[in-house]
Amino acid sequence: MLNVKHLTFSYAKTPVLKDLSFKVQQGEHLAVIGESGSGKSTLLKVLYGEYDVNFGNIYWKDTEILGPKHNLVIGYDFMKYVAQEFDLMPFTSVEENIGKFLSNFFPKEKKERTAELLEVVELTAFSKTKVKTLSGGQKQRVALARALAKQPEIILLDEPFSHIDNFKKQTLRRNVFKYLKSKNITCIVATHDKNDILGFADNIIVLNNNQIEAYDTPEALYKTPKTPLIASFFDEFNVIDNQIVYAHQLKVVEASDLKATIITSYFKGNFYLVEADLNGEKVFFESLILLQKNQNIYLKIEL
Ligand SMILES: Nc1ncnc2c1ncn2[C@@H]1O[C@H](COP(=O)(O)OP(=O)(O)OP(=O)(O)O)[C@@H](O)[C@H]1O
Repeated sequence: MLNVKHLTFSYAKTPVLKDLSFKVQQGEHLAVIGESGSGKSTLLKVLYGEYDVNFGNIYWKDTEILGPKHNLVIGYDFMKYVAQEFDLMPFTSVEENIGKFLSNFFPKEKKERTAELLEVVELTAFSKTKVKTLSGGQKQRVALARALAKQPEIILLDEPFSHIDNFKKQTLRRNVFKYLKSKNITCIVATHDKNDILGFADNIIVLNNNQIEAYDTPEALYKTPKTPLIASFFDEFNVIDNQIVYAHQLKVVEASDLKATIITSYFKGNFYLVEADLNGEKVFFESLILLQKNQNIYLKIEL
């Protein structure tokens, strides 16, 4: 278990992380979300031991994670960290990069392990390709595979699929998260993408104003978002009568007290996201049919 107690950290005078406490169980998938600059990457780096904390402690089981003041070499064998900027060996092949930390004394095992990981990140066809000739997304996949090579107990992933195109993203995400669960590897993922979370994460930490604004399951946070910040992470939403109402919870009905005028519609695949004027305020709702500009409609909240 990872146990973070009263963690406070600052680069300069003002803290970026203020008094954070949380636990992550073995095999758990924890997502960290928050606006840009809220400290997600910083938290992962501090958990990895890249910086010394100002106050508080971090334990993985019985080992205290300590920063550079205490360790000549940053990091621990049981923990891997995949940063947003990946530090690969450009002039060597994909398979050599993945196998870099695997022992040459066991060539058969090394080969099998590398082949298994190439499959997880769907790069088998590129095993002999030099990393410098790969795209950003392919490099990100090599970095992921390399972090998994020595089977860490805990892995910290910073925006792990940010460079990967939409065609590959869905399957790759499923492969990687399924693999981590099957090996009981704890993972902490900093992300901007709700698709990295829904269906995968066990718990979410929301960082805001240097603190943990919320900690709960994805389902609880999605269904009852306590703040607009949390709702905005998941979907388009409105605040009507001080209540957070997702766009899909606002329905067009024959008659109601909520009379609105259509401003514009955005095609979203299996529905239109409609922007309308409700008593001088903009509201968003979903419609299966295309509604005309300036058309008057009535809306009802259905939570
Ligand atoms: N090396 C550094 N030195 C000084 N300040 C830093 C450093 N790295 C980050 N910061 C500051 O710390 C704060 C948190 O940054 P961090 O990168 O952790 O946020 P983030 O939530 O990961 O953002 P993003 O979603 O944009 O990646 C920001 O105000 C940033 O400017």
